[in-house]
Amino acid sequence: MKNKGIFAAVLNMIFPPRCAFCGEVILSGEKACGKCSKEIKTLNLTKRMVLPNLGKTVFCVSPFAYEYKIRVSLIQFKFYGRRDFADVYAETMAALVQKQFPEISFDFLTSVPISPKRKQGRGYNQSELLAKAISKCAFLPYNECLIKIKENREQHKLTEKERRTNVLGVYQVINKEKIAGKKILLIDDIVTTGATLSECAETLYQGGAEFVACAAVAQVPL
Ligand SMILES: O=P(O)(O)OC[C@H]1O[C@@H](O)[C@H](O)[C@@H]1O
Repeated sequence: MKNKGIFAAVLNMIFPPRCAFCGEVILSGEKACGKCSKEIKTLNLTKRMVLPNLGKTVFCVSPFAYEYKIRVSLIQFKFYGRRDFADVYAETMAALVQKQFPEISFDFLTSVPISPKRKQGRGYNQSELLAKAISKCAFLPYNECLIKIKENREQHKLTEKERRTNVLGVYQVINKEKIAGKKILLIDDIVTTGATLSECAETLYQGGAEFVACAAVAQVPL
């Protein structure tokens, strides 16, 4: 136990905790530096999506716009191994979900899946990390419900029109019994056109979910 504490202190000296938004050294336990905490305002962005086949409306809430420091931070989180940033975003997201969906008692959270090949390359699914971090803050269970059954192109490299067709039919429910009649909170890192979340939400509804709402760290202003 004592050794564990010493090890943590040494590690802290070699790799001091840094602000997730600007890289400044911060105190252990802090999530962002004073400057970024003041500068980065929590927004209340809502994206309304209409599911192409079912015609149902699904909402996605996000505390940030995908710009400036948030964009830099999310790139680090998604492509450069900063798995720890999930905890930085989670609290704010959990609070926003509670504020925006106060009447919904979600049964569990799930996340947008990535393909096994992409997960192997990156080492993790950033949306799964986020959902698991939010699950701890919101005291809600996490369930893996969807898998990706096709290796499609990366959404962020496509035009708005291409994004819509790129995701069609790429997701599948793992176990319909698990989601039947459930109220599910679906998590992703970024929402741009909403094509990814719409396709996942529609797959969940078609698999028997009763209600689906979404949350993403940031929305790309289109
Ligand atoms: O499908 P839209 O909303 O256009 O794009 C957002 C998706 O594109 C990916 O890079 C993000 O990780 C997210 O899954």
